[in-house]
Amino acid sequence: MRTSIATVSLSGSLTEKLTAASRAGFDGVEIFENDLLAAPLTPEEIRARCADLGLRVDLYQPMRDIEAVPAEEFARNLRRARHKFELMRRLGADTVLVCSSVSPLAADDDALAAEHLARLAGLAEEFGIRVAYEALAWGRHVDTYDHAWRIVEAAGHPALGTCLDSFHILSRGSDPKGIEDIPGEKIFFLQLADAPLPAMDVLQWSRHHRCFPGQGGFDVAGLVRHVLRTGYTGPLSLEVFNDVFRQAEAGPTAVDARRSLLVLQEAVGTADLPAPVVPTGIAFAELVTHDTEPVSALLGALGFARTARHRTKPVDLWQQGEARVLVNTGPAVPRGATGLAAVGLRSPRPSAAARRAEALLAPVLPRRRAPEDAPLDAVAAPDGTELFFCPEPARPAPGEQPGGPAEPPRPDWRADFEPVAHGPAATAVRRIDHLALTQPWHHFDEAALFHRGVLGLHAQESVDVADPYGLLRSRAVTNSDGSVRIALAVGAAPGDDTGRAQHIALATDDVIAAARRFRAAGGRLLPVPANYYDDLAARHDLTEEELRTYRELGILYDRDPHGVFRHCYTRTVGRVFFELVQRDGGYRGYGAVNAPVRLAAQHAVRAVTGG
Ligand SMILES: O=C(O)c1ccc(O)c(O)c1
Ligand SMILES: [Mg+2]
Repeated sequence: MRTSIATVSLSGSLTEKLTAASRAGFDGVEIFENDLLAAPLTPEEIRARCADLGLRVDLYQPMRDIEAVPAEEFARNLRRARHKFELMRRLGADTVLVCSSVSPLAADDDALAAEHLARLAGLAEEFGIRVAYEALAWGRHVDTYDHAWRIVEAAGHPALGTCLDSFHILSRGSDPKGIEDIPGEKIFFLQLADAPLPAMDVLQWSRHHRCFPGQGGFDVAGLVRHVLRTGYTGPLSLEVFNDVFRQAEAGPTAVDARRSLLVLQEAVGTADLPAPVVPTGIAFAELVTHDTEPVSALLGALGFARTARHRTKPVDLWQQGEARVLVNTGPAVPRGATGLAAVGLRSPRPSAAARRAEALLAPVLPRRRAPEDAPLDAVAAPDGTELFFCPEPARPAPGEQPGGPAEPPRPDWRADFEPVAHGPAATAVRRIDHLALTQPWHHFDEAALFHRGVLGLHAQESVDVADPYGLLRSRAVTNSDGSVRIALAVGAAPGDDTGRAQHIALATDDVIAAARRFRAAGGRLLPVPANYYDDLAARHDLTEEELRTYRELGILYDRDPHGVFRHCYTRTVGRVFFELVQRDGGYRGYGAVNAPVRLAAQHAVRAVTGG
């Protein structure tokens, strides 16, 4: 199906918006009147620009407060419409959107509305233009799609049809099944947007919080299935009013938008993408740093041993149990900028995983970072983190891996590393429990959609966590057995520093022993205020002994219906810190209740040490 995007969904000048839509592979655009009014280009120049970019002008919009108004007002509206139709002819647009009236002058009179819309359509027809009537969720008298359709049907004019907008339909809680009663050729346009639940005032909700399908809580794919059953052949067009997208760079937003539509089209069966290959574990996490000493000291105190060095590059492999951390001192990172740059994901079919990522517009990275390296498929996540698909011997994971051809065996990435003499690693840490990756503030929804759509991970509900100087949002994406857990986080605003920290959480069977071991080896744990433990004593039935131990080590505690979670934190180096976590009895969360205390403690340490 053809795809389209409303210029209101992207930031920048009209030219920037058109360029971004074209580069991301859209077939057409809805041009918003304000974008045209503000553009220095003539309508003919805009038309030519669209043609050069391979974009059709699918819709011009909006016209407002047209129907069911007093006669003299309607006469003025027709004069205004004639102007717009002339403009549309110059622009090469053949469909205009008319929103249901919000004017206090409008009468609650369907017959009058139908008569006015038929007369408008009659005028439009002279210009070869079609009128698509859309019910705004806050329309004065017409606020549901079925009401708008009844009026269009009553008007009975061939140049008049309806425009369906998933936001207005789903925000009102209307049943989209009724869409199937509309003949497909009378659906002149389809606008798609998702939005977070729960509802707020519907106008504010629509104008500021729409998002691309798959990023909110609506069943947009379900709605599209109903529309497709009508025989609708027009484009799937994204119309997303969103404060963040208005500020973010248009290029990446347009790519995010296209990816959202591709995932939606796959769900409704109109796009054929390579099936997801869900990762089965975390092979490694890679830090880049120039502060080798503090990083080595931290890893050493945590019980990791430096077991191997890359044959040709300044990259060390540190290992303990199944937890592997690469420390890369190669790239030109500024001092103090220690960060998590790459993640190795174990994949039963790495090439297929990379093909899906590529089909979903993820930048594919060169397979070899150097000629002598083992070839590894890798793509970049929206935040720039490099994701490597590391081959693993195929093992059946029922229900998770859609069957696909086995791929020829590949050398293990570890073959690039030469063992070095080392003492024994500790046995406290078993594996990486989760990674917390902070996203640039305007890419949070995109990141969740990326991990879900590209990697086939499940996205959990997002949680808001209070920080002393802002708010942190966090959303976990996981595979079904929890062997891959990534917590995506974002600060509330651009430049929010707490939102920039990243961490590696290490799974242990005994967090108390692991914390003691770390301290005995010279490591410093994040101190937690006494008030926290007074509160913990009040909330949970813990022994004095337990509480004393937690207090001494800075161990935080949580419980869910499945089990118990105990965790503590190291100090931060650059942007990165480590967490030691013990999950008992199938606890599923990440200790979000404790995050405000942890964030405050990190602020306090930073205020004292400056780092
Ligand atoms: O918020 C609005 O006014 C508005 C305008 C045009 C649309 O297509 C729409 O869905 C909303
Ligand atoms: Mg709309």
